Amino acid sequence: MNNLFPIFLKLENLHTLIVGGGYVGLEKITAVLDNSPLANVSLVSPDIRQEIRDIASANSRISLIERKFENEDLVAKDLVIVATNDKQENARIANVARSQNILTNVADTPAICDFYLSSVVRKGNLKVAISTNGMSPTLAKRLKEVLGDALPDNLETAMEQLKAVRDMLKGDFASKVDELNRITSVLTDKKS
Ligand SMILES: C[C@@]1(CC(=O)O)c2cc3[nH]c(cc4nc(cc5[nH]c(cc(n2)[C@H]1CCC(=O)O)[C@@](C)(CC(=O)O)[C@@H]5CCC(=O)O)C(CC(=O)O)=C4CCC(=O)O)c(CCC(=O)O)c3CC(=O)O
Ligand SMILES: NC(=O)C1=CN([C@@H]2O[C@H](COP(=O)(O)OP(=O)(O)OC[C@H]3O[C@@H](n4cnc5c(N)ncnc54)[C@H](O)[C@@H]3O)[C@@H](O)[C@H]2O)C=CC1
Repeated sequence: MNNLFPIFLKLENLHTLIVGGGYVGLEKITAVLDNSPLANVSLVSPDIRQEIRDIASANSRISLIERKFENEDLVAKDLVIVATNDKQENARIANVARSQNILTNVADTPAICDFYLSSVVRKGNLKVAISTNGMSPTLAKRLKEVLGDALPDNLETAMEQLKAVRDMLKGDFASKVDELNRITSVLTDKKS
């Protein structure tokens, strides 16, 4: 049973802190920016991989802090992703963040995460997020590839046309819902 509640965050309206500038720090900042290129991100770490430096030098919304984590790094942060190679320090940082009601992801300890990153299928405006409840991130990655291949490329056109219809429809909420359900019923009607 997967009890996670999926939401889609506007990271450009939030400030994310990443702790740790190694491989996993790089993976996480890449995941953040691939999805939300305008995200505001601070990354704190005594050693920072060159790939992260390159990302930061091309993006004024990314700031790098070259030292170990300090509590003051949490000031005005909304989300924290903790990814140092020190499991105990990761748990300690997560505790401090939680005591300040900041949502926290701890890369090496799913049990103390408030949220997980997901595997993401993207087709234009369509985005499908996949979670295996932490059971197998690799399966999530593979399913992303399967779904990405299975979804037709012309979905973007369909979405644009449906948005145009949606903007055009007059009447009360219920009649708009009826009309949009009628137009899209072809997508789910069983073929006889
Ligand atoms: C719980 C979670 C917390 C979180 O990180 O948010 C978590 C935890 C852990 N991951 C570990 C390992 C790997 N993670 C990946 C990849 C991804 N991991 C992602 C998410 C999540 N990983 C969250 C659950 C998501 C869900 O619910 O399904 C993805 C989907 C999203 C992203 O990270 O952006 C991204 C795929 C993106 C894509 O390409 O689509 C690979 C494969 C690879 O890189 O090819 C490996 C190596 C193979 C393996 O071990 O499976 C380890 C062990 C570390 C160790 O052993 O040292 C832990 C810790 C543990 O499980 O204890
Ligand atoms: N969730 C996921 O997708 C995955 C999680 N992991 C876990 O993530 C952890 C990190 O792995 P890697 O990035 O490969 O390690 P790494 O050794 O490449 O990087 C660790 C980074 O943390 C920094 N660091 C250490 N102490 C710090 C502190 N007090 N404050 C700030 N930064 C600090 C180091 O300077 C270094 O840059 C490991 O524990 C690993 O088990 C590993 C693979 C995937």
